[in-house]
Amino acid sequence: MPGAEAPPPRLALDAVAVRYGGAVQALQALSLCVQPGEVHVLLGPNGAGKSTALKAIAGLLPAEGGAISAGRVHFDGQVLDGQPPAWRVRAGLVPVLEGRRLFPRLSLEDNLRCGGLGRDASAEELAQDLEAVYTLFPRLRERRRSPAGLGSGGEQQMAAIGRALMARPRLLLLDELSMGLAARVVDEIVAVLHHLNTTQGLSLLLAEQGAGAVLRHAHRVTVIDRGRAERSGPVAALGGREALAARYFGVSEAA
Ligand SMILES: Nc1ncnc2c1ncn2[C@@H]1O[C@H](COP(=O)(O)OP(=O)(O)OP(=O)(O)O)[C@@H](O)[C@H]1O
Repeated sequence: MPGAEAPPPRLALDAVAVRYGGAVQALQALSLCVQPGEVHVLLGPNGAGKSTALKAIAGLLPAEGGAISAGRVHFDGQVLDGQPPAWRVRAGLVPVLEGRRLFPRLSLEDNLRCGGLGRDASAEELAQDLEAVYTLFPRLRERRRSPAGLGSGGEQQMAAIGRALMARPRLLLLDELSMGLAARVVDEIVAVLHHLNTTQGLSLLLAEQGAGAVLRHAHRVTVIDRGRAERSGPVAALGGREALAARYFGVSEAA
């Protein structure tokens, strides 16, 4: 339509710099965009700043002794300026952090329910969403009454993602989803994320260091090195999935 404005990106980082404790400069003028419905992967070596970028987006830096010292984060056209993590989750910006961070003594189902606590949703809506999580991850249904801490690594990662889905995300942030998991389990989780992306338009921003499988359905990649975006663009423009997997993961398993 002539004159119609393009919708804002789902997420935009505009020259974001982050410091920890005033001394460690973890990010320097990092800019990147995630469009609605996009799967965007952050690659880069250990300590490059990938987790820091996700924490800056989720509002989790203060808990780690870090802070944004320059630049801005925009989500769906709004500037995120000191809003607490729970506010961001309610806006649809939901993190699944490294380590999964479940409540180990609560049942898997109670952990999933925690994800819906901040929503203004009826009991029926929450029950439907819980059912949808069990349909995506059938083994969570089987284990729903067990303490989350007793689940396998794969079950815990599925529960962490399921809990995030209970918050009805518009953008899911996933840090090192493959950590400690067998390739088969990573494949299963990647397939579920792909399904959510293609059927619901869920946007995904994944930081990954271990598994080429996350590149399988990626649209764009940003390579971070020493806190800066070294390269950013569509997967094809950066050499394609196979070449990226071989270069950053030492494998050719993205296809
Ligand atoms: N809480 C913290 N306090 C001080 N420095 C930190 C903290 N967290 C991260 N850093 C430093 O910030 C830099 C970026 O770390 P970050 O964890 O974001 O990298 P990464 O790319 O996610 O790597 P990894 O996958 O190893 O976590 C590193 O120099 C790291 O040592």
